[in-house]
Amino acid sequence: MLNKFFDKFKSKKDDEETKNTEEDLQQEELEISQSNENIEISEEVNDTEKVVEEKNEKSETDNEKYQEQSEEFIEDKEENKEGFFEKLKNSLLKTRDNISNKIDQVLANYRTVDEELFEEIEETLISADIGVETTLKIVAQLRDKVKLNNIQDPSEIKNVLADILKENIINDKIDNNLNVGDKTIILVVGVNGVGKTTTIGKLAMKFKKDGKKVLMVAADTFRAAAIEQLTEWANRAKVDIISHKEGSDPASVVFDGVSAMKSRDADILICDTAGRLHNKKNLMNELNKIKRVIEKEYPEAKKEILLIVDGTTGQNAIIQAKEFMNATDLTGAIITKLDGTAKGGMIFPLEMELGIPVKFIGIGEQVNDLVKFEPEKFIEAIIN
Ligand SMILES: Nc1nc2c(ncn2[C@@H]2O[C@H](COP(=O)(O)OP(=O)(O)OP(=O)(O)O)[C@@H](O)[C@H]2O)c(=O)[nH]1
Repeated sequence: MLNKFFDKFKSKKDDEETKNTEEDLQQEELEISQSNENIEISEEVNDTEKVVEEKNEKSETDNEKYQEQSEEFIEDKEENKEGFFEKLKNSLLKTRDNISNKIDQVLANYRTVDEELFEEIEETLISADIGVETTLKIVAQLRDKVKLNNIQDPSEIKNVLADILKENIINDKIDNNLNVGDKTIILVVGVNGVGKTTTIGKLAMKFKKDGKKVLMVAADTFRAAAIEQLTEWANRAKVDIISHKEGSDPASVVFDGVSAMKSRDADILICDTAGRLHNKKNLMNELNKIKRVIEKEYPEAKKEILLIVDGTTGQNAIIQAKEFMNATDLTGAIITKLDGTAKGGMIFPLEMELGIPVKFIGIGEQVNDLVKFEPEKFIEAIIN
């Protein structure tokens, strides 16, 4: 019965390009719902799980290590706030060097504030991955503020610039908080290799630490490895995972996930998805179908669609964000790998040009290296 179900959806997937009308999607959802009445929720029947079981012994030490780390989410503890800021600052050293130190070098060459100075600041910000459009906006505001306050001394410029950066990303239009309520479904999107799986694992541990019951859904069914890796993180975080075999319909895994969320009374459902940008239409259809299933099956749950981007890719991450914005309604982004890059300036165009709020940043490979994005602290860490 199960095989028949998967075969049916596999052949449907091949036809996906030509079947994207409203009626088709409704019909597909109906079929998912009918078929699911006849199958068990996936953990017991999943081939991938067997592979993972064999690997469990090997990863047991890893799991213990991650468990220990999850005990100390240092940013949560009041007494560690200062230590946390130091850690953030150290993680962002390369970006800080690229922005703060370079601005210092520019300012040191000027005795008065003139147009040439503004142009050099412009070049510095563009080369620090802040992007042309965002940089032009920031420097225009800088010119205005300097003129308005009759600032003549170049050494005052850096503080004014820091204030402008803060004003642009700390405002009512950008909500950097995750919309987590009693029942929350988080759809995680992004291309391969950006740190999606690791981030989902870190998030799951974080929520668990907050006392939430978490459930994962392996809806990146495109590659067996993606299902395996997520299962490994679910084991580490000691949370349940719903998965089907490779090649099955992502929306049907999500359907099972939502059903399990209800029956097991889970608080947060985190769904991994495949991010194949080479076929935008397929990606859009797949994400829309998943969204419809969630909306239909659990309309009252809070929803987040989080884009994961790799901070080390700078402006490429902005291009990816635009593509995903066209494919779905993103509610926020998580920037990974900011610890190893000088390109952290890309956070500004992401928020200022694209209006995508950054909710968390990844500053390392360890479990507690996913930190809530606090714009003020971030700006202080990269420029002061
Ligand atoms: N330094 C650093 N490494 C990170 C961070 N987040 C993830 N990584 C590493 O990035 C690599 C890729 O992470 P994955 O989670 O496997 O990425 P993915 O997007 O799921 O990749 P695929 O499974 O290939 O699609 C791993 O080696 C992670 O440890 C981070 O914030 N900082």
